[in-house]
Amino acid sequence: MSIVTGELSALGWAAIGISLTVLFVVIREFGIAVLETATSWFLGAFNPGVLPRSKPVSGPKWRFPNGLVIQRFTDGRASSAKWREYGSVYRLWSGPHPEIVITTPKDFKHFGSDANDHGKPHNMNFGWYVGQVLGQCLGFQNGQEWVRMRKIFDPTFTHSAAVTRIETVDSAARKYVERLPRLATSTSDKSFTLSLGEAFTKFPYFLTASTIYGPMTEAEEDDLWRITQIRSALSLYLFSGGPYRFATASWLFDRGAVRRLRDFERQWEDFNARIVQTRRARGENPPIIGYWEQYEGGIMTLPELLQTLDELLIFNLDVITHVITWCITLIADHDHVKQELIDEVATNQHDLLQYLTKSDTHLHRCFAESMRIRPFTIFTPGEYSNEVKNFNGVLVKPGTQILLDVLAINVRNPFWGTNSETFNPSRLKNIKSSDLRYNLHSFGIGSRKCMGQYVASHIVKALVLHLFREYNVVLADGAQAGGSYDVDKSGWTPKAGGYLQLTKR
Ligand code: HEM
Repeated sequence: MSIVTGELSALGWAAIGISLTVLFVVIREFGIAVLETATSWFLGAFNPGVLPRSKPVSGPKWRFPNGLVIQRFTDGRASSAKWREYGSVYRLWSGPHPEIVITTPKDFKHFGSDANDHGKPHNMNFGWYVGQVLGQCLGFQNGQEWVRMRKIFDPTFTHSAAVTRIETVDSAARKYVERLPRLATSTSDKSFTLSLGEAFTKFPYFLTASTIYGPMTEAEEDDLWRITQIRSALSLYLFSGGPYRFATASWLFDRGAVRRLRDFERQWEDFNARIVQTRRARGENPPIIGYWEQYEGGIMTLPELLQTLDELLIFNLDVITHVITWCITLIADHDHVKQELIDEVATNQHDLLQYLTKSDTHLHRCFAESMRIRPFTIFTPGEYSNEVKNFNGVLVKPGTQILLDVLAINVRNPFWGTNSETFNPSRLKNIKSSDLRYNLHSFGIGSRKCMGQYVASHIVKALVLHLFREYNVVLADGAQAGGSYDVDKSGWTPKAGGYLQLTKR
């Protein structure tokens, strides 16, 4: 069968028709709960994901139509608390695939012992539609394919490459902050109000884009933003699963979703080809030129290139915006933390560039502490080991996806003491980095660690530095008691929502 021509044999159509009729009758007669229980029983009957001699592993019931993907992504915080009842190691489902969750530093350390050899399951267990969007990007590759691609993209994002660009990042942040009043949602005497989501999304995006494309014109930025909106609208199909897990079912149930995907692919290719053409015409050599040459030289395919550019820019937009909005919100809401930052910036104003690159500063601790208590996903995207992993008698089969409950490690972990939910950057002052390795998860572990960590941390820190240096920043509507802040769930990460009030210093 071809998804393009829609050819399907009569037998194929009959099989699909019968399956759908049976599904419809079962759901109508007995309700969705019966289907969920039957599927859970069927999938769990052979204790999948673990060896036959393993201690049995339990977990929440499979949910229609997708296992527990929605619960772990969009409702991760509540799910992490609820699923503690299944013990320190339990099983989730991504469609028909078992995924094992670990929650203790001891199991994290054991899992991490071969982290340089970890792999990613096919399409990260999300099925066909995700595979079409990101299946060939760097972060989804394994083995020699991954080594080949990481070698191509890595040089742009190393620590030394990021340090070389620090002046550009600093001056972009300074200019952006100076021009913030134009984004005001309301203005009074000496202060103005900003929407967190609206004010801090485009800045990290265009700065990351210029790392790849070189300086961009306003028209190029507008064009990139327009295509990004088309791609972001596809997120709906990435995580909702169901028919989108299968090529035929997507085509049968929602041809529009497939058409929109193909339309995005065309526009994304055209945009990148245009950028290459203009840079070449001007004799410029930003990283995109090197990537494009690898494609033209047959070292990398066009889908590998375009999907990795999507991963670096579009897919990561929600991640970096998440980190920025929480870092700003938490500093703004803690007066003593804010004052310490302002004092530290004043002490370092003779060499702000050097200050931005350091990791033994209060600024850096604010960044790390905000990621500790507000991680961008409560459950890691996951990876697998090629060895049997023994988590206290639960023997996980090689190749089974293993997830980390980040809140269990970063917050509920006894290592962080009784006030572990409080935002207190100074707590990181006297902890050795070797002690943090399995008690804090932020950029991942081993060879699959975040490739953009240095670029991202400079962008976040430069923006925070100039924002708090230039303005007195407070939460416009005030935090509720117990730190329950507005959460913006419009993207795939739970970003801080609400408004800030800024008064020029
Ligand atoms: C502060 C913001 C960011 C955070 C907290 C973050 C975090 C992470 C984490 C935890 C992983 C591992 C995911 C896994 O376990 O599968 C990862 C992978 C990755 N990140 Fe980031 N990331 C950030 C920003 C970025 C940016 C801006 C880029 C691109 C410029 C980027 C590029 C990547 C890539 C390519 C990978 C896959 C690496 C591989 O598999 O070899 N990240 N990131």
